[in-house]
Amino acid sequence: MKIAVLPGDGIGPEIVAEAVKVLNALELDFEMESAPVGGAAYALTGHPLPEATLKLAMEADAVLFGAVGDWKYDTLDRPLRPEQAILGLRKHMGLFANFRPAICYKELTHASSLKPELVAGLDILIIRELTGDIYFGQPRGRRVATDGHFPGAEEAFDTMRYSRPEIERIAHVAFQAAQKRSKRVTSVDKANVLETFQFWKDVVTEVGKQYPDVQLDHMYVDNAAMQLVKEPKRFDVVVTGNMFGDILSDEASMLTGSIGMLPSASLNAKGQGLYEPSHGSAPDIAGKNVANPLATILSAAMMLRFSLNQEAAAQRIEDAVQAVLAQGLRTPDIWSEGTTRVGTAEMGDAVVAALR
Ligand SMILES: NC(=O)c1ccc[n+]([C@@H]2O[C@H](COP(=O)([O-])OP(=O)(O)OC[C@H]3O[C@@H](n4cnc5c(N)ncnc54)[C@H](O)[C@@H]3O)[C@@H](O)[C@H]2O)c1
Ligand SMILES: CC(C)[C@H](C(=O)O)[C@@H](O)C(=O)O
Ligand SMILES: [Mg+2]
Repeated sequence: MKIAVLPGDGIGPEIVAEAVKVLNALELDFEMESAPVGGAAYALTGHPLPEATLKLAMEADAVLFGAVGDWKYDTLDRPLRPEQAILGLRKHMGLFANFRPAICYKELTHASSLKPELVAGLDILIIRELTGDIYFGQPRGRRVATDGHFPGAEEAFDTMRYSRPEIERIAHVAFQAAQKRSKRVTSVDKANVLETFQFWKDVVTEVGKQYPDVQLDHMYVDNAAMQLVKEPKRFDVVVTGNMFGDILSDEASMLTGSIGMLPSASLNAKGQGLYEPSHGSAPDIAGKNVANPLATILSAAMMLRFSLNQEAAAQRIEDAVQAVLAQGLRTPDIWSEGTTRVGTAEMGDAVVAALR
């Protein structure tokens, strides 16, 4: 079994180092090979997703990814920006199904910005479509407007689009995930305004008829954003498009205590997967040994479960994370009165020490 390890930028190398530490401590039989990606790869090779990195990722059994992006690259032409690396990997590998579980560990009930009783026991699964929508729709660009409110003015445009098969396959993923949970799916859309999302709603409804054991409801994205902070435990599986899923998953992360707690798995139709924290490269805290590595460590656990057929090892990691939280260890993002503040590396060491 081969794992491609792509640390990336900002806190990426720090948090991935801790996940690799934990994986090595499991003493399982897999090989890990690293490659540059994002701004780090641009600095080395002139491209954020070099051919060799893409090849390594495509040929590996799984990809462990840190994060990409750095403010200093924000003025580059778009194809050269670090973020193109993760978008390119998702597109080339066909990673259409993104799982972002928002689970509030009982020890972190007080770390959330919401009242403890609202988040205690929270376990939501956000399923975000990852290779379509306005992120990838063509055409896009800049031009001089020929119509609209200001003909003759400079304008920019993107294209929101979804095809029937794209919606069908992510809907099946969501219904099947719900069958293994509380059997409820909330499909989030903007059908009241957007044609793309009326179509989304229609197709999800049709697919839902094949899953009579799963209760389906629909919610507009603005209401969903509100309900997530009003009554988050009403949700079980949330399925939505690429852009709404990006936004709602960051919102949901705060229900768990911190964005540093939210792992993710991105899967394709062949069962290949890329595993990364849901957060970004956090340039504001990079290199300071303060980033929370738990989202990345929990992503490694998802990798063991979904791509490497190592359920027991995945469970060992999740139990170890629970144990370090129970010991009161906290990186600054989840620290609260009465707990012990630790750094990135110390948190990784503690997870290794807690492995049973
Ligand atoms: N998949 C990815 O690689 C990915 C995802 C999101 C953003 N980005 C990129 O990351 C860069 C920064 O973006 P941003 O600031 O909007 O989002 P971000 O997620 O990097 O950071 C947002 C805030 O959360 C904090 N944070 C994030 N991860 C943390 C962790 N593990 N522990 C503690 N605190 C953490 C940061 O310090 C920051 O205050 C941008 O270049 C963006 O494009 C990349
Ligand atoms: C970096 C960016 C392209 C990415 C996205 O928007 O998908 C990030 O925000 C994420 O959530 O993984
Ligand atoms: Mg995001």
